[in-house]
Amino acid sequence: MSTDTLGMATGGQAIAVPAPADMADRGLRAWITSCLRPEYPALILILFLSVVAVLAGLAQPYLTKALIDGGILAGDRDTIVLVGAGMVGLSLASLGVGLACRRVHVAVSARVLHRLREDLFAHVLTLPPAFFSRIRQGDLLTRLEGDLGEVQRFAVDALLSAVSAVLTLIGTVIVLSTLSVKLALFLGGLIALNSLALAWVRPRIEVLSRRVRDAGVDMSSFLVERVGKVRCVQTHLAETRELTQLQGLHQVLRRRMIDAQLFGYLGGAIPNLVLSLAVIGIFVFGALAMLGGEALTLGTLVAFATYVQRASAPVHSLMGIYMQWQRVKVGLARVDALRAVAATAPGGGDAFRPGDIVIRGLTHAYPDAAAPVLDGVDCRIARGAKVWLRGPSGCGKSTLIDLLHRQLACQSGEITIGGRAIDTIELAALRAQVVVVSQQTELFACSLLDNIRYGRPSAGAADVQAVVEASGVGRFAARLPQGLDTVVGTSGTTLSGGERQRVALARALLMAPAVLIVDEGTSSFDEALELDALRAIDALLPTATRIIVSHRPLDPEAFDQVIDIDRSAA
Ligand SMILES: Nc1ncnc2c1ncn2[C@@H]1O[C@H](COP(=O)(O)OP(=O)(O)OP(=O)(O)O)[C@@H](O)[C@H]1O
Repeated sequence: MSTDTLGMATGGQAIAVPAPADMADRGLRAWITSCLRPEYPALILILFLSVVAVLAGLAQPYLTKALIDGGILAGDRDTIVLVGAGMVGLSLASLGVGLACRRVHVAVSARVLHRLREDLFAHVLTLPPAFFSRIRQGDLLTRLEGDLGEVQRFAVDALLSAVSAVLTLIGTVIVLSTLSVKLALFLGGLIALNSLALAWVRPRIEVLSRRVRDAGVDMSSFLVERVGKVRCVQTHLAETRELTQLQGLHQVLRRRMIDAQLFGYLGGAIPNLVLSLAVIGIFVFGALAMLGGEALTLGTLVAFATYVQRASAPVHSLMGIYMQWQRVKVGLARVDALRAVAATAPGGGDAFRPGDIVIRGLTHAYPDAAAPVLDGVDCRIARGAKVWLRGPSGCGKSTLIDLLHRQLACQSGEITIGGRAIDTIELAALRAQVVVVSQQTELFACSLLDNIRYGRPSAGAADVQAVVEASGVGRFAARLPQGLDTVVGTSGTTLSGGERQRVALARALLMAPAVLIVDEGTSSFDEALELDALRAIDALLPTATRIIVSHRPLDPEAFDQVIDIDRSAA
């Protein structure tokens, strides 16, 4: 059984995901079906239009036979004109039906893809940080974009084409049998040969598709990372090295693509060859049979050959679908792996109640780490206290904070707020009240105002003004041509590090949380600005519990409590 393994680990174990053979058990099929269900009426309409188009297509060669045998060979002008007009009318009707079918089809197809992606995106938004620290961004994007597109194309487009192709083929076989049983049997023999050849090609195509996808993911992950860190590349004069690395990745991708394309071509070429042989065979054996006195007319022979040639489109379509299925299996396993990653538990549904924070016997170990980063931590923080959380770099301060707002799950020990274990508090309620400003600020490429309002879009102008002043945003925003409406670059790159941190602080303050944690969120401020900001936080949120993490030599007297987290002491 093939598996797709996300580089994600929980408790030290990578998540291995079964191949789609087992997907019925895993709910993947149910998920895709639930996204298709709202489209059932539209799908039925498409099916109906497809049947009409198939019937119109099947009628054409029959009319050709009537034109040759009843019109041209019989010298009947009226039949020639009548059948000719019928053929033109049928072609125009086919065009109209085709257009209507495409219109409905495109809309259905896009809606299904968007529904699938929205669902998967919503799931990704519930995943814990540990997941994002393990998966490469390019890999994640490929799953959300390429893999999902492949799944959708198969679920909608391929299945509909398959239905239309199968209908055409069934219709063709019926018509062919009525025209000449012998020729139909000859065709059947060739199709059996075709199937044998394809059975040999099939498993190879699946393996090669997987290898192409892996190489593609390596390349996109490389590009996403390097483009995001282009300054670092330039600073370290690594442009040539990076280019060489991309060339290496391209070389692997190219080699795999060529192999996959060759086998893919073979998969398509075999049915083509069979069809060409069939047409030659029909004319040769049919003509010999006619000369031998069999009851075959020229019109029948032409109609038969035309049907066989027309059958090439549905055969091609089925072959394409077959090749696509080999690729989709790879995509399905990758999408399924993403869906299988456990979301952060939403909590027991208890409402958040402000109160003392009590930590008892808290222990946390990262996967594969030799020792726990936090080992039996105990402490109590009174409601509304102002706390300085300090300790040497790497002692586990940020880990403790991630546990406090459930970015990490408690492995052992307990954290309670207001007497309730935090994992019983509804997650959204907890995160609305325990807000963290971290050192790495994450801003969006929109206006300063929209960034500040991100956690509370409905905030009024007076509240915004208050946090803008308290955080120090007001001081630099006043110098910008468009003030708070100034759009910051991607990730806020048009701002200085300190300015970005001020925006992040304003954003957190606007949420007016019961617990505000500033995890080195003022590290890029100068000393005076940091003291100003701390005073402003006190003024703005006097009743909130305020936990400040800072490596600066702050005045302990300015705090109600100082907590030292020292790994050696823990
Ligand atoms: N996602 C992770 N996976 C594995 N180990 C991690 C992870 N995050 C942190 N660690 C490790 O846990 C330890 C504590 O990290 P943490 O970020 O909590 O320290 P910190 O006290 O906040 O450090 P600093 O003051 O430098 O920010 C470090 O040794 C770090 O390497």
